[in-house]
Amino acid sequence: MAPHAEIGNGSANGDGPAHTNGAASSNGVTSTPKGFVVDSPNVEYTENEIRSKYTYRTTDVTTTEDGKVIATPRETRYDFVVDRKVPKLGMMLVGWGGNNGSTLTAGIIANRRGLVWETRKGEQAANYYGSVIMGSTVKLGTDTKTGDDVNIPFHDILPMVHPNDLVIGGWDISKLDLAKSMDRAHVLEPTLKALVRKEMSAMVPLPSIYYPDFIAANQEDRADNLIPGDKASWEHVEKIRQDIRDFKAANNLDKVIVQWTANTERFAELIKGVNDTADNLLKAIKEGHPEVSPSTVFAVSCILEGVPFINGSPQNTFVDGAIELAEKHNAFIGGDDFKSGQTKMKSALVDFLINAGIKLTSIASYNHLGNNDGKNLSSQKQFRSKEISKSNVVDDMVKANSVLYAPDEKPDHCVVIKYMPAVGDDKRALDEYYAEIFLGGHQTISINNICEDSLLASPLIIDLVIIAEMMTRIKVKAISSDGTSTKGYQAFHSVLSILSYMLKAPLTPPGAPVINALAKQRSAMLNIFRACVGLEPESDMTLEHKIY
Ligand SMILES: NC(=O)c1ccc[n+]([C@@H]2O[C@H](COP(=O)([O-])OP(=O)(O)OC[C@H]3O[C@@H](n4cnc5c(N)ncnc54)[C@H](O)[C@@H]3O)[C@@H](O)[C@H]2O)c1
Ligand SMILES: O=P([O-])([O-])O[C@@H]1[C@@H](O)[C@H](O)[C@@H](O)[C@H](O)[C@@H]1O
Repeated sequence: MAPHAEIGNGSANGDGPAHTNGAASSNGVTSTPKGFVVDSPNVEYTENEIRSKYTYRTTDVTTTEDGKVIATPRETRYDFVVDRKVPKLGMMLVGWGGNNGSTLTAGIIANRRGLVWETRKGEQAANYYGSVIMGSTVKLGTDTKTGDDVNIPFHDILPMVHPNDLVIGGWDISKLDLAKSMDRAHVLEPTLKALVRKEMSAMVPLPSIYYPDFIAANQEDRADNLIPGDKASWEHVEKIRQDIRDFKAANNLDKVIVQWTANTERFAELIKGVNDTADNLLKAIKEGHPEVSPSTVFAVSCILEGVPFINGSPQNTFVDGAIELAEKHNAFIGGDDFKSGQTKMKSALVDFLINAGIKLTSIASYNHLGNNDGKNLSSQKQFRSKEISKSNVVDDMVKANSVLYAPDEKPDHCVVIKYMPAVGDDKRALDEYYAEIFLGGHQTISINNICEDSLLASPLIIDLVIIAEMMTRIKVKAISSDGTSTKGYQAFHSVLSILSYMLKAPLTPPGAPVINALAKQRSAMLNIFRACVGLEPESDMTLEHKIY
């Protein structure tokens, strides 16, 4: 597989792209390096870094005692530095043998080798559709000659890892190799499976920890690949950390990122003295407290190993003690619960309705699915975790509109999930959105959304891992009005809320607001990356086309 194009060290004088992401094209030959140079006195390119001076413009709002609302523009200076060296990156999946893990692995192999396979509808080539990083574009600016928007692949905004280069490994409580896991998942075409079977049959998940009380009892029959012990222990932490070190060494990796795509667990009870602080959590693990979940043990292991950990499921992996531990160790964590189909649509549709001044009064969200995820969710405690993550996604949009909604007023919202084995991974999402419109009218929107769940979720895992890795190469320094910096360069906060676009229940730094509106999430991520190369947020004002 061709390596990436050497990262150029272009400069403002245009001697070539400043940073390239010459992706290894499907035939393995690195394509002509793509990329752009920012020509600005606030941006400097060196061999190893992109350095930018950025002015962050916000508006402070105050209310006087007599109720006058005052808006005051505020400018904050930040210096960003981006490490341009794209690392050799390992992605370790917890639940590697599941539908998402096996589907994702096959998809990356197919893309890396540029595979084309026969389907009933003709030839199908590998692609990364559904990945916001690999499948979407962003506006860079305006062509000075034509006045047209110039759009570039999202992946090109910063020197990111290419998914074709990911080295994949992971754990599963099931011992099936990845080829057999792929068969068990019933997601991919037999013709594609045949092309990747040999490579995938050589991939075998590492044994994992299994605490039966946290997932549905119906999962027991696949639990045949276990690290001994049915509750938290320090040996489990040490084993997981050693697994990560061994994987990194065996593959000569620069970095590893761990992503939870294992079963949804029940919520862990938040207990003072057990999981409320970092020290108590570490103590609880050492004492084998039964309320510490496998996902929290994985999170703690990764934090201590300095490896970003992302939770793709809805359970409360990041108990307060885990968040505090991540902050103490300056380790990155992110979550929760991939936002793949029904909820992604909901977060876009609710944003549109409410911002159009239409008063959404009821959301009925029903779905059924027949994969193992659905089987696990057929157990009430595990469903409850998912119900919570699927229900809270409209809160920020409702709360932001005091014209339509009184304080604490919300639309009716129900979430139903049923396990129907016959439909397999092809989840059915049936939604009804009911809203009040002008003069007592109503609008009813009914949606029948058939989501191939694992084919929608797998690209999100790529986005989560690539963006989390990118964040490990970005440092920022706040500059005071007198030009000094009290803290110097530092990483973003341990809780990577920048990942929210891919997640149903975005984890944010303690006290920070949760944003679920899909468009806001995407623009936040994009504009942070634009700031890293000294570019203003894209305002879409296009004054150049309105003022002549
Ligand atoms: N569209 C989607 O597929 C989607 C969207 C959002 C969230 N999710 C979540 O992603 C997760 C995976 O979804 P899936 O469809 O791949 O499910 P799956 O049941 O096919 O795969 C989960 C895998 O995790 C393994 N596992 C369970 N406990 C484990 C442990 N302690 N350690 C290691 N492995 C363990 C299981 O053996 C199984 O192979 C689920 O929690 C699901 O709710 C999926
Ligand atoms: O499509 P979406 O709303 O993102 O969420 C999905 C649910 O509809 C489905 O019931 C569940 O099994 C999946 O794990 C996923 O969470």
